[in-house]
Amino acid sequence: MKTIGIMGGTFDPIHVGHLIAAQAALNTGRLDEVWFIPTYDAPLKEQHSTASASHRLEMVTLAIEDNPQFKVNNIEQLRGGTSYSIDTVTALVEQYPDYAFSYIIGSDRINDLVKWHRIEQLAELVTFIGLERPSDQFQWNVIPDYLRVRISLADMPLIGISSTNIRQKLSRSLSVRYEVPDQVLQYIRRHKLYVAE
Ligand SMILES: Nc1ncnc2c1ncn2[C@@H]1O[C@H](COP(=O)(O)OP(=O)(O)OP(=O)(O)O)[C@@H](O)[C@H]1O
Ligand SMILES: O=C(O)c1ccc[n+]([C@@H]2O[C@H](COP(=O)([O-])O)[C@@H](O)[C@H]2O)c1
Repeated sequence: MKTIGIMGGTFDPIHVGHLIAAQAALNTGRLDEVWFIPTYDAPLKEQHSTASASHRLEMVTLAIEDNPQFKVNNIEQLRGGTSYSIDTVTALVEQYPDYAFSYIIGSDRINDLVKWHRIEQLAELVTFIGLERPSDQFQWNVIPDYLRVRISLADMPLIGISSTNIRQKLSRSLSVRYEVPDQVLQYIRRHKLYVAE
């Protein structure tokens, strides 16, 4: 039985915070692999992504290609529509009946987990590995018991990097070197992503 950590995200663009979070989840010793699953259209995000689904998928692929424990899975982009995690997990459980799945998730998303589509059903199918972000302390008071018992925390250094901040810097022609992997930065430049109109 393999245990897979699902790292779902918009990845607009992928940055080192995502990679450090995925490695921290692996370092718990409870996962064999992390599967990065870029959304087609993320629920609960106020805005649609800036870069297209195919650019975001390509950037994730480039970012993880040198790590044999990191894989990319494009199930949500193939499905299209709103990327509800319950649909993704249900399909993965059906496709890989011998695997166990955990969902890797930052504290901003942990705090709104209760609003996720069919969350009670999702929490029966996966456990959650939570990572703290400096912008969002865990709000345990808003997390109901049935979810709290399904969440374990992984240790990672607090990384105050977000895709939003990276997009803002790029639109102001500031450097995001070291915040995104070099190969992703080259891809962003080659395709003129996130530049001001
Ligand atoms: N710096 C970080 N530390 C820990 N977890 C993170 C970090 N950045 C993102 N995550 C987590 O990775 C997952 C995917 O995040 P996402 O692709 O939305 O990135 P983001 O930086 O939050 O993007 P945006 O700024 O556009 O909202 C979420 O569970 C999120 O909480
Ligand atoms: O299923 C839901 O209702 C749901 C609500 C919010 C977020 N998610 C998933 O959580 C992951 C991170 O979301 P985001 O918006 O931070 O990129 C991504 O895979 C989303 O599809 C899922």
